[in-house]
Amino acid sequence: MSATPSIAAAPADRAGPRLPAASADATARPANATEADPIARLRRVSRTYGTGAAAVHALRGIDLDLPRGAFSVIAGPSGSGKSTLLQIAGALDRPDAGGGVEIDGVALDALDDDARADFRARRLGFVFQNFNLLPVLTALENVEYPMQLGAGDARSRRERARELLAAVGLAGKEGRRPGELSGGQRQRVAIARALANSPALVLADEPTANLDRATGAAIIELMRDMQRRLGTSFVFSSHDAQLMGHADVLVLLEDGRVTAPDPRATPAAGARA
Ligand SMILES: Nc1ncnc2c1ncn2[C@@H]1O[C@H](COP(=O)(O)OP(=O)(O)OP(=O)(O)O)[C@@H](O)[C@H]1O
Repeated sequence: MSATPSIAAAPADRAGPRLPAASADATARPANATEADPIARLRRVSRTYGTGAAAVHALRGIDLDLPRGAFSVIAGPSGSGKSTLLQIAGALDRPDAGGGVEIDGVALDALDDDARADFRARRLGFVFQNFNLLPVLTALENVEYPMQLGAGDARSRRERARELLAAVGLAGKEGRRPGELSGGQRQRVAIARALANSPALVLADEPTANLDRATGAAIIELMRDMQRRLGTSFVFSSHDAQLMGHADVLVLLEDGRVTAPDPRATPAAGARA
């Protein structure tokens, strides 16, 4: 991945999403998808809440490619459509008719509800602003939990959960429940959990919104570090300028549309080291 930030608006490709190649597992990367393909490809994605006079056009025909292995930030003012976009990219919501989303080459609209749930669980990692940890489980158990779907045995799952907790700076705190951890520590557990199944893409919706500035900065550094170490593709929504400074790719949203190019992507603004 180039260190130079770039706006991620896709070329005006009107061909629509490609169909995935036949695969035994509908949620696996199709055989014809390559490492060079974007991790996320959105075409003509609109989302309208409500109808008639009450209709809210949260997204208005988004065409977007997010590169593989990048730290991408979706930025924009409140109400610009950031969460809606992440929900659609995360198979938690569907675009209006006519729009399509591919994640790691898998066309989400081709999946039924069960397959979408399977895709979310196996191929995606989520970090939420409210952490969404299971309060009765320890930090270790929270990280182990999503791995139950995988092939590994209980011992290897436990070992991986320990390694992930150590990697996010929580060695020695494996036995604590979320209520016994600070907000920043909870978000570290959530990051470890999001990475547990080696996802194709981690989606984080305002991951620092409930943290003080210093803790938020540390969490961003951690996510950036994990993204670099693991090469996992990350995408965040944020209106936090601190996060934008870390972006490989910055997508600016306004009123449901991708707006003018990121000024840092132009040579005049100077490439970021
Ligand atoms: N379930 C819903 N029903 C109706 N309108 C909705 C719903 N969810 C979002 N909206 C509206 O869609 C628009 C985009 O909302 P969205 O939450 O995607 O924006 P956002 O950029 O993430 O905002 P914020 O930064 O405040 O979280 C807003 O006008 C919002 O009020």
